[in-house]
Amino acid sequence: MVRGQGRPYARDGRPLHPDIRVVSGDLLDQTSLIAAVEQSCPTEVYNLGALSFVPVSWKQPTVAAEVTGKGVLRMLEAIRITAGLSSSRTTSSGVPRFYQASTSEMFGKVRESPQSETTPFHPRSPYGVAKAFGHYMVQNYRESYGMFAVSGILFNHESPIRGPEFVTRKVSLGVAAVKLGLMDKLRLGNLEAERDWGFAGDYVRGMTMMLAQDEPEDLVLGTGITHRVRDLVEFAFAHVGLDWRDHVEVDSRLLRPAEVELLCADLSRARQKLGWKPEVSFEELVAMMVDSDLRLLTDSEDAAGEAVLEQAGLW
Ligand SMILES: Nc1nc2c(ncn2[C@@H]2O[C@H](COP(=O)(O)OP(=O)(O)O[C@H]3O[C@H](CO)[C@@H](O)[C@H](O)[C@@H]3O)[C@@H](O)[C@H]2O)c(=O)[nH]1
Repeated sequence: MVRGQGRPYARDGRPLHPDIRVVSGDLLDQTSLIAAVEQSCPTEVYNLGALSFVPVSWKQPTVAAEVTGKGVLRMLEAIRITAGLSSSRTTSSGVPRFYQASTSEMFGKVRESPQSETTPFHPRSPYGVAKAFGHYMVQNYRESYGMFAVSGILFNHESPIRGPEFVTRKVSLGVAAVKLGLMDKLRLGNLEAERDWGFAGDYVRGMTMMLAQDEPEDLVLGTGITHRVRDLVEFAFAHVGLDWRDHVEVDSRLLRPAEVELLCADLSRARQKLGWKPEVSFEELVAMMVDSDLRLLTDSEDAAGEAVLEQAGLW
């Protein structure tokens, strides 16, 4: 996405005013990326494109490498070629600033907790490996060509428009469907995995702040608070007055070949450098998502509601 004016995401997660949008498939095509940068003359480029659902990356590891990994390199090349940069000695004024969506998945089998900018990577999926490739490429282009290119190492960020295959949305949709009598059981995988979940809108604010710095620097953005999937489920069902133990079943087919068991951000550097901190709590986030899905399933035609539940694997 190339940024427009003002805050790019509203509180409900709707994108606002992007000048141009490059979809993930375009990351496979160097020529179209160069044309997009040439035609739009952006001042800032945010690469949020990826094959981002971790389980699919085991099924399609080469696609993950091409889009999520090499796609970053193609985007960097599009900026470098368009700007005519050949070494760090060429001037980089007028060159668009570049933001890369790096991820806490790169920490994988974590070496320490909480995880900061200096924690070593140990990715546990083809997705995590591809993201680590992109992360190091950004660092490399910054050092080789003097580009203002940064990676935000973002922990899980969610909203009511999260894809229904991800666990927060699968749970909010499942809770809403159970509450409305559309289904009785929600099947999940590993209930013990711990994640640092925050509201996507807070993270987008952090991304824009990273590109407004005087000097480029990679930063961790997260809440510093973790919850288990089990806690997420318990809180979401309790929000509508139900007991999760009556409605949740573990399905071993949803377990991953290798799991990232624990993620927890050390956000002290981002606080210090940007003055950034999340504004929406975990409890507010889950309540926001469950309420939104209750409205969605109540208001939508039967077929539309069934389609979104089907996408989440719930129908
Ligand atoms: N999706 C899913 N996850 C489940 C389920 N049951 C348990 N989980 C567990 O819930 C955790 C979170 O899974 P996801 O919501 O799919 O997200 P993720 O794998 O942590 O990856 C997300 O966050 C990353 C940042 O850390 C992003 O980089 C990535 O693209 C994605 O948005 C994982 O430990 C997963 O095993 C289920 O039925 N579905």
